[in-house]
Amino acid sequence: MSFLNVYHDHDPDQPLLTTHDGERIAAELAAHGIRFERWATKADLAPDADPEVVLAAYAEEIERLKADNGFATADVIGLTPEHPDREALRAKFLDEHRHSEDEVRFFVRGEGVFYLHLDSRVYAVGCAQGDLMSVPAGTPHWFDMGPAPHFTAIRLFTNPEGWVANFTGAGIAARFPRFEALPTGGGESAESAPGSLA
Ligand SMILES: CSCCC(=O)/C(O)=C/O
Ligand SMILES: [Fe+2]
Ligand code: NI
Repeated sequence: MSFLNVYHDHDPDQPLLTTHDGERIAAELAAHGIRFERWATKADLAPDADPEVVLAAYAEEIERLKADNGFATADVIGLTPEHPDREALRAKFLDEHRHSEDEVRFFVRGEGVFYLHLDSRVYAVGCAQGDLMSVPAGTPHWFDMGPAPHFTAIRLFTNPEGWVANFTGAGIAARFPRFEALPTGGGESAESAPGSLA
């Protein structure tokens, strides 16, 4: 299930906001120039479909994203809980980093959490099947797929080299709740959606 937890970046214990409301998530993120949308997924796609099959199934959507946003390439990242390299792959995205290009990810199946460090706040965005999310170039962020990853995501790149990260060296990611302590991973999910955070 999609969710948003917003924290002060010095207080990882007490979220300022927790919501599962897709429109509220989209609105909070849009205020920072971040795109969050829920798209229809293809029911006839097998969970273990090859990357070429996934790209073919979403060819129309990918072409539209390329045409509208200038992306050059798309690839597919998919992990199952049995993946032999799951720990190394989880670790690859777990430290705060930036990209010099806009990042757009579409979750074909499964779940993962993006953490965006925006000014003095951390936005933990739980993405689920059908969610499309952007991370604008230069935004400090990290991603947690959890200890037993299960997701397939389409990634779009303007850089034909694909995924290039510039790590910030900050230890902030280690202080925030991991995937397994958040709603996607079975953690607490009480709704608290008071007024604007601004
Ligand atoms: C959900 S796609 C895998 C993570 C990724 O590509 C990225 O850039 C994380 O920061
Ligand atoms: Fe990233
Ligand atoms: Ni700070």
